[in-house]
Amino acid sequence: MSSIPLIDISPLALEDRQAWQPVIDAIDTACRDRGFFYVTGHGVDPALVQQVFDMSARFFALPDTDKRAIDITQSPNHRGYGSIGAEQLEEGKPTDWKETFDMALHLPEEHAYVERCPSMYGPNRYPQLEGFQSLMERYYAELFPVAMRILKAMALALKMPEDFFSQSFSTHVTVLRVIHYPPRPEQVHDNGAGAHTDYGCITLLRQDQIGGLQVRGVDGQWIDATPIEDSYVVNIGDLMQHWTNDIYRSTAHRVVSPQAGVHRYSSPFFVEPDFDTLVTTLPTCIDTEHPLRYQPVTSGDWIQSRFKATYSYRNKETS
Ligand SMILES: O=C(O)CCC(=O)C(=O)O
Ligand SMILES: [Fe+2]
Repeated sequence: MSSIPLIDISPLALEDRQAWQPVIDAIDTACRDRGFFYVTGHGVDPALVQQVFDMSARFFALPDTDKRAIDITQSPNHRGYGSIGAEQLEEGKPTDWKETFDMALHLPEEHAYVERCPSMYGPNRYPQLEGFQSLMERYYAELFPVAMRILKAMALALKMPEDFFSQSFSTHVTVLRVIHYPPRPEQVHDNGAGAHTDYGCITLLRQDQIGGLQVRGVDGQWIDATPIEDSYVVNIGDLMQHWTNDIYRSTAHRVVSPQAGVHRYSSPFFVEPDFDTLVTTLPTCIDTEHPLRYQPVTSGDWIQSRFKATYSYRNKETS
């Protein structure tokens, strides 16, 4: 039995702020203790999620050349298909045994944000697969308000105005990713995704029933984040840890590859604010017990520094 708490967030969809309070308290405790929790009552239709997973499996089953046509290493703004070997989340480990597809807000080339930060903003790249784009866009649009509700609860838990985090999401870089973990390579390693923390505010992760996600506890032990039907695993990212002076924990996690013959699919939603958001530690998180630990950093600088550490092709870029 996993010790990651499960929180029903359905009251956050109500107008009545008093109804929010038990949820705010439960999220606050989970963020301080472990930095990971499951949510139910999110309101996302399970049939839609199933369609996304089915579509994702169809995409990853396409011939390599079709997937490579939208290779992320050819995208100026980090969108499209990441083959096995594109990303290595843990230094000193073999490359992650997974393939990915990333999308975010689709902005035309002439948009002001694309001109200001072309390495994060711009067009999405979609495969030639009927219904793929519209389905992924629909899912992205459904999930985004759920993330904003959770961020509002966190802002209130931290004694900040409700919109404190969500106001930094006007032209954000929230990424929807789908992942395929093929069976582990025979006798070689079981490193589906190396140990890492996520980079942004929070991540909402949907996983199939195979299992393999593990979360590092304060004692350094890995515990299984066992799949729970119709739930998201929510975790804190680095920017939130920075904002909260380490009071909310950006917890390391990893994925163990499935056994021979088994394929695992998952879909993280990386909730990341506008690239020029200046993340300055909250005054409500600084006291004698918690002296200030961080200098301000912009969201874009932080996230791009992580991309450079984990995607070798990004190192070749000048900006
Ligand atoms: O696939 C999973 O369960 C987790 C993936 C993950 O941690 C990530 O992509 O950052
Ligand atoms: Fe992660």
